[in-house]
Amino acid sequence: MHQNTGLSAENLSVAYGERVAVKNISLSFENKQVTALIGPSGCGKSTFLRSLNRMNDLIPGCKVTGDIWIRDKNINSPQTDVVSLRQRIGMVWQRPNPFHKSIYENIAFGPRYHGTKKKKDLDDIVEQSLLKAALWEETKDRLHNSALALSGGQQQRLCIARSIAVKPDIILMDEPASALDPVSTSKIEELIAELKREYCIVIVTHNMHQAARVSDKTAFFLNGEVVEYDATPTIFTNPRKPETNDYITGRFG
Ligand SMILES: Nc1ncnc2c1ncn2[C@@H]1O[C@H](COP(=O)(O)OP(=O)(O)OP(=O)(O)O)[C@@H](O)[C@H]1O
Repeated sequence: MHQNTGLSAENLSVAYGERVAVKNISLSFENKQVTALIGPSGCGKSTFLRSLNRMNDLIPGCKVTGDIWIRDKNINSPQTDVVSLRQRIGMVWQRPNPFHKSIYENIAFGPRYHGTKKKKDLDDIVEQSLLKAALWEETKDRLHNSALALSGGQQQRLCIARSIAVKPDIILMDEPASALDPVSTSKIEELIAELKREYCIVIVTHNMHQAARVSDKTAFFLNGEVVEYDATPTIFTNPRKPETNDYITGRFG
């Protein structure tokens, strides 16, 4: 595995019962880069993304084969401690899903669970995470109010703050702005640009303008396979495969 690779899938396949949704995909994701996964509905992007932090383990009948490497460790093995794995690989979902708790508790929950007990330490983590998620100014005077009173865009930034509070190396995002208005969407995009200084980010998006704006590399998925994976400007201006060209020019999908 290359030194700068944050996460790498090798021959990854995922089946729901008899139906194979992801077919033998090998992809590597770099640290301090954003990689976008694009492709038509049902082509396996979310299934692939969810496999990377073992979320598909929770779906009955779902079978994931192949390797997922973080440094020299294959995390798709039964020995992997899935709880600590999900601390290293955070996930942000399509719909903001804050806990029914205060803003403070949403963020303190993970670090406390993983062993941080002192109030001062938790206070620092809450502040730092909200600062990094560009939400501190809006929330610093109401940390103990319910997270559900925040707007949708603020809730999504809170979910990002919650995921970075446990100090992950990698953040997976499944259409993180698709439920948000344009202003909130651009805030999330700015935040992604900021976060990539520190993290390896993989984002599924339906919005090709968004993929072009936020990502360094793009993988085009079709029917459970990766058709093309390259630098984002190449994918959007000079793709090698006709299927990629047809998709990005809006001929299907
Ligand atoms: N929990 C599940 N059980 C059974 N089949 C599933 C499940 N989740 C997804 N699938 C199937 O796997 C295939 C890939 O779906 P997936 O959601 O990964 O695609 P996607 O590219 O992310 O689509 P979209 O962009 O619409 O979210 C689809 O045929 C879908 O019906």
